[in-house]
Amino acid sequence: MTANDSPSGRPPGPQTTTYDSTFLKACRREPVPHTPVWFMRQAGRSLPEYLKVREGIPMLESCMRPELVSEITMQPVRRHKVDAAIYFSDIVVPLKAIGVDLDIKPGVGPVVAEPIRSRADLARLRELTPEDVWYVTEAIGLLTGELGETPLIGFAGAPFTLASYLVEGGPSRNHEHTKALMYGDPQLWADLLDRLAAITSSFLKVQIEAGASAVQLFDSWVGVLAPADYRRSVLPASAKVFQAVAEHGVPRIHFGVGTGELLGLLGEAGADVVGVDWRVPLDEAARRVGPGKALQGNLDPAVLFATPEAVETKTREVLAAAAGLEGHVFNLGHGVLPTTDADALTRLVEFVHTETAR
Ligand SMILES: Cc1c2[nH]c(c1CCC(=O)O)Cc1[nH]c(c(CCC(=O)O)c1C)Cc1[nH]c(c(CCC(=O)O)c1C)Cc1[nH]c(c(C)c1CCC(=O)O)C2
Repeated sequence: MTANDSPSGRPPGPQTTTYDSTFLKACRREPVPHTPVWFMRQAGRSLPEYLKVREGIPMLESCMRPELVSEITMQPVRRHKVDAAIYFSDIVVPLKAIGVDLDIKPGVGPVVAEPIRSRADLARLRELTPEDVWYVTEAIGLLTGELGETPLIGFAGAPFTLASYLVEGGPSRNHEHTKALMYGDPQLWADLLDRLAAITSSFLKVQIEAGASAVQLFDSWVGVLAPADYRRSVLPASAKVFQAVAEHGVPRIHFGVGTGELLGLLGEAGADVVGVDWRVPLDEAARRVGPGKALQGNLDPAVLFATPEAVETKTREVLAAAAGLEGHVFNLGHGVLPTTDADALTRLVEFVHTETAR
């Protein structure tokens, strides 16, 4: 039985609760009336209404204002009619909240004032309490009221990707300091990842307890690792995060870029849904991940710069590769690119909904 077959033959009817939403059903590999769609980075610079409300407010400050967070999270839901909202924040927000001196520089990304490279530096990573991120609880409270039946996805950065920013001091192409620590001082590396796993687990729990109905762990840069190194040096910490939130029973999504060789391990770490970038077709990704997990993805975000006809052709290819999956959540293979035409995104949501209506 796949998500494409309806066991009861019940015609698609109006949704009644968040639990019954197409997004959560697809995550649970249950039959859905159409394939649900959301986009990583759906809130942000591709939307004129985002640029307007963000005017003059630095990125990190905007993440700490509950009403602004709620408004920005709602914008893509209103405009594109996506099937899920993703909480507006950034992966470095919990690090900032425990006192790490960092900033998000426009056009660059997170920059850390003093990189973490020694055992003494570890002391700067204390545990996160719900009070540290009171604005998250407050913003999600506002959001669950506004969203109605549309589910909210909470998220956090995975230990490896957070470590990469902390150890390098900012974005990195080669991750040389991160790998130097991982290969050169395995015990310090393991302790660093364990601390980050604890912070990430607490941050996800805050979001779930406030009302998030799914969570995504972003291990964006983990594709730079070979499978054996991932299994030995990263998987145990990410597995702790998935285990820590297991009791809440919400779907757990695991995503990274360039992870074709790691897809099986990303599932093994404890995810219910594995996010796939555009480099591996979804049918092949399903073989690599194995049974019992849904997949999310995987249109190349750059395709949205092509003609509407080309977008439809490439989208049909993604949907054809997904036809036999146990559960499919349509998404891009990575985040929406900042200069993407917002109308192209709205059309894409509608196209996927119509093409997959059953
Ligand atoms: C690696 C990573 C970061 N942040 C994030 C990741 C993992 C996702 C991925 O792989 O893309 C996660 C993130 N960051 C942001 C979201 C919002 C929710 C969403 O709509 O998906 C999410 C899920 C907002 C943001 N985070 C950031 C912006 C842009 C800041 C702005 O609008 O001024 C937004 C909307 C800043 C940021 N923060 C980070 C980068 C690389 C950048 C871009 C720097 C730039 O090009 O200016 C670190």
